[in-house]
Order: sequence, then structure tokens, then C-alpha cells
Amino acid sequence: MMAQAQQELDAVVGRSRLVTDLDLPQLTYVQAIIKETFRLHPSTPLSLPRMAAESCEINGYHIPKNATLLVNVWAIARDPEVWEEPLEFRPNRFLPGGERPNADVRGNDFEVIPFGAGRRICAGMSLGLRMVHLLTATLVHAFNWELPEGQVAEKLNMDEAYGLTLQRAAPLMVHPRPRLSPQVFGK
Ligand code: HEM
Repeated sequence: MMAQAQQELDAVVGRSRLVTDLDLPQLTYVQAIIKETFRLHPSTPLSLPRMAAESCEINGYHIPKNATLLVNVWAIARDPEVWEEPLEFRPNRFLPGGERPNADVRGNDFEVIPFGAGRRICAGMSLGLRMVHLLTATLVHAFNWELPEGQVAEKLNMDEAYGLTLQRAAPLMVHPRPRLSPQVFGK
């Protein structure tokens, strides 16, 4: 996946400059990787608490007035009735020919809502998405990432530590190796 993303970045950007936000629309594979990351590892797994303004009934469940509600964004995006092999990290599911080529993460497809949805959707969604895309594309484009000796990508511990925001249970240790022309790094 890393190699495929770097191939796309080299084709779109080349090796003699850094990625800019104008490149982002052309980086369809990088976009799919980020969607898949938001699906499997949403930064705010239980969204923010809501309070019911009125009593209501949803899917046969009675919700009393003033009840606090949490939307389990994390579980929704792993529902095996919605996603094929939901625990597998597969960016291709968001590409043409995949199971959800048109799904977006901006609150329109309720199966993957890392920014929430509706009237109280994340107010910083556009900024957040742009930063995540630009940062990820830049890091993947500018460096090769090597794991410490004895570790392989397939066996990396991807456990999560739950909290208001989702974090890695085990810190990630990687060695960056520059892969662009030296002048890009100011040499
Ligand atoms: C990748 C980055 C981000 C993610 C994944 C994220 C996710 C979320 C989520 C899940 C919610 C709760 C939405 C709901 O209750 O339905 C939220 C709310 C909010 N976010 Fe973000 N957020 C991100 C970046 C940002 C940034 C950069 C800002 C500000 C510059 C921001 C400002 C807010 C605010 C103000 C709310 C409360 C909105 C309201 O209740 O009306 N977020 N965010």
C-alpha cells in the first residue's frame, strides 16, 4: 500500500517538490487510504455526547427526555452487515470497483461518520480533512518509513487505547529516510 501510494505521488507530484493542496484531488489512492483509516480508527470513536430535547422512540427504543446519548461511530464503521470483512484494512473498498466507491466521510453516508453528521457535525471538518490529507501525503511522499529491526508491517500491533479520542495502545516507532531530491529538503 505504501509503495502504491508513493507511486501515485511520484506520478502526480514528481520528486523535485513537495505536495501542495492543489495536488490533493488527483491523489485518489491516498484519499482512499485516509477514508479507510477514518473508518477503522475514527479519532472520536463515540462522537460527542448529545442530550435528547424531547422523549422519542427510535427503532423501538424509548429515549426519555434529557437522556444522554452517545453515537458509537467506531462500531457503526465495523458493522459486518454493512462492510465486507470490516476488520481488514482495504482502501480499495472506496475506489471504483470496490464495495463503496462513492462513500464519503463528510456526514452524508451514515456507515462512516468520523466527523459526526447532521446539525452538530464537526465545525472544523474541512480544515481537519485538508490537514490530514496534506500531512499524510507529504510524509508518504517525502520519506520511506522503516520499522525497527525484527518488526514487520503485517504484524504491527494496531490495538487501540480508548478514550475521548482514539490513540494507539503501543507507540509507533519508525525511521524516516528521505526519498526526494536533496534541494526539496533545503540541501
Ligand atoms: C481530523 C480532524 C477532526 C475530527 C476527526 C473531528 C471529529 C469531530 C466529531 C466526531 C465531532 C462531534 C460531531 C457530532 O457530535 O456529531 C466534532 C465536533 C466538533 N469539532 Fe471536530 N474534528 C476534527 C477537527 C476539528 C478542527 C480542526 C476543529 C476546529 C478548527 C474542530 C472543531 C469542532 C467543533 C467546534 C465541534 C463541535 C460542533 C458542535 O457541537 O456544533 N474539529 N469533531
